[in-house]
Amino acid sequence: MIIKEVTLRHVKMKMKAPFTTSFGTFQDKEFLLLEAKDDNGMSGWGESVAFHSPWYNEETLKTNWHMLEDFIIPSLLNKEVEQPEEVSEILSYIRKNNMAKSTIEGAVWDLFAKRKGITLAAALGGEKTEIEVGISIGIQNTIDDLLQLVDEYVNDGYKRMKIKIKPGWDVEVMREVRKHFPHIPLMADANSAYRLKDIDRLKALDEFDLMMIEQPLASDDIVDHAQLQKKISTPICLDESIHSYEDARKAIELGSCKIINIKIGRVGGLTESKRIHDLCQQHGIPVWCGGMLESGVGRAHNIALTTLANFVMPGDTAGSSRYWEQDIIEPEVVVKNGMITIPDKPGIGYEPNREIIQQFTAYEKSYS
Ligand SMILES: O=C(O)CCC(=O)C1=CC=C[C@@H](O)[C@@H]1C(=O)O
Ligand SMILES: [Mg+2]
Repeated sequence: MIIKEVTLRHVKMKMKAPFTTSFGTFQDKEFLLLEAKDDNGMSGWGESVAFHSPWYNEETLKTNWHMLEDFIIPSLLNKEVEQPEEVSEILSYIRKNNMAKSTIEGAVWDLFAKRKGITLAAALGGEKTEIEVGISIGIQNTIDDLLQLVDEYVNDGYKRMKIKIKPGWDVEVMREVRKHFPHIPLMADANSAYRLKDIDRLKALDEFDLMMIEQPLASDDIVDHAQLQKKISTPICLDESIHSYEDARKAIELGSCKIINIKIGRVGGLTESKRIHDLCQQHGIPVWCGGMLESGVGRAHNIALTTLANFVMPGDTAGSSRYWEQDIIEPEVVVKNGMITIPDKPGIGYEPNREIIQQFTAYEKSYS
């Protein structure tokens, strides 16, 4: 397979509702969409999950554009690539910049599967024909607003509720949610809003039988998380702390977590995601697929990855209509009773809608 042309698009989409985490709130989503065309004119698609500002990690939309334009695309254009796994190797000379690397690696995986006439799920070795999905609920203005949203999503059939927490919006909030919804699968995501000194607050969450608490401490830590896990019964799930297979190996060895949230962009692509999945499977560590408020292209990659056997917990892969007035793929991602049926078309299985993409594209550039 040879990539003859790459088109990078800076896409702007308006979210249906603002999304607030312990870092802040955002309403609009700007992201990079990458289309890689092969020598037959067939296209593979990838999406960068880097945000406009470096609050989630050190990457941004602009750093991604720079890395893709000046290093990553030139490393892959007109180069024979037999297997998509080779992309990580070819790009291994570049330090970090995982989201930038993942953007084109995902497109190569999509192109590879399309050329073989198989689904991306099959290319990755996934066997599920449908996946369970959960939903992530941002920090709300009032507890009543939150309870209303939880009620709505429980009625939609979502298999797990993820509630964002931070100091001052945590114990009391989870107590109210548990009081109104005593049996729903419930978890908290702290996005590194706590420190070891907050141990008492975090221990108080043990009362609510949570599935996990996601990333309570610093985004580059696995040592304090190991200390914390010894002191609380709620399983710790790591998100921001896990950037690679090696990070996962060390976190498992130290006992820093009992669950890992795999995000394709955060770890540098689908190949690394598979490696982490396999490592966790060997160590009895369940994984699930996190979300980064992706459009339908990135969402399609998440869905395909989640078909792997050790993705045993519902991920943050809600339907298109949860985020967008109009998504950029056809058909849109639809959730029925908390389940998504895996598309059986080759590659990502959803067709990017060029007309809509053009409407939402603020700027584009092609490289050949
Ligand atoms: O895409 C979704 O629906 C989940 C979004 C979500 O929960 C997050 C996106 C990005 C950073 C965080 O705030 C949070 C997460 O940590 O998973
Ligand atoms: Mg998280």
